[in-house]
Amino acid sequence: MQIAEIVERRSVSPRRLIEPGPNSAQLNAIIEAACAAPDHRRLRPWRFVLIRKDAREALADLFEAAARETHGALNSDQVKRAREKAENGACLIAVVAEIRNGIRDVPPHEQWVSVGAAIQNILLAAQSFGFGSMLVSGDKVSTRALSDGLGLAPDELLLGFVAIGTISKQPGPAQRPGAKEKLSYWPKEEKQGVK
Ligand SMILES: Cc1cc2nc3c(=O)[nH]c(=O)nc-3n(C[C@H](O)[C@H](O)[C@H](O)COP(=O)(O)O)c2cc1C
Repeated sequence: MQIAEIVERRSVSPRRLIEPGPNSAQLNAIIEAACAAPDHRRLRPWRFVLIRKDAREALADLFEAAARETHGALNSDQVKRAREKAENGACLIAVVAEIRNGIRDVPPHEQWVSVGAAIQNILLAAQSFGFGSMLVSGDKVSTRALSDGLGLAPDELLLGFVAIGTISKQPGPAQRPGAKEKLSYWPKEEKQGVK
């Protein structure tokens, strides 16, 4: 992978990630890339759940239940919007984190960094196969409806979903900070004459 591909990578809305998605060999390679994330003390604080293609209706039921749990009674438009998100993305992978307290040398924030790095590896691996992808979450991910429905253990958290598929409409270029804004030097100025 060339650095320009990393810099120019764009997230693509799951609505625009159509079939075909990754085949099973590509999917395995993508998950192996995720498992190559930096991971202090090999805690493996992440796992991934592929939503089967024939389970999208069942996922829509969970999304609807999650919306009811968060917002109470829903009108028909809200039901439609909650459910249709389950249809998007040729391939949909739930990202599950298990963040443990009290691990020597590995506070929770380090474990979250590992989860994030695993996700970035997924996005880049998907891109290397020519697919688009996007990480999405929303308030539904912290509902009981979704964590129970997807079979998470009590100490696991649903971080979100990575959608992967063939890009039906290319996004424009990204507005991103450059090195000038995000890179500084310490000490700020080189002292003249000091070696
Ligand atoms: C943890 C996490 C959750 C996110 N959830 C959403 C989401 O639910 N909806 C959304 O539009 N973008 C979400 N994003 C942002 C997109 O994944 C993406 O990073 C953003 O649109 C920037 O696009 P780019 O990757 O092309 O720079 C999330 C990002 C992170 C890190």
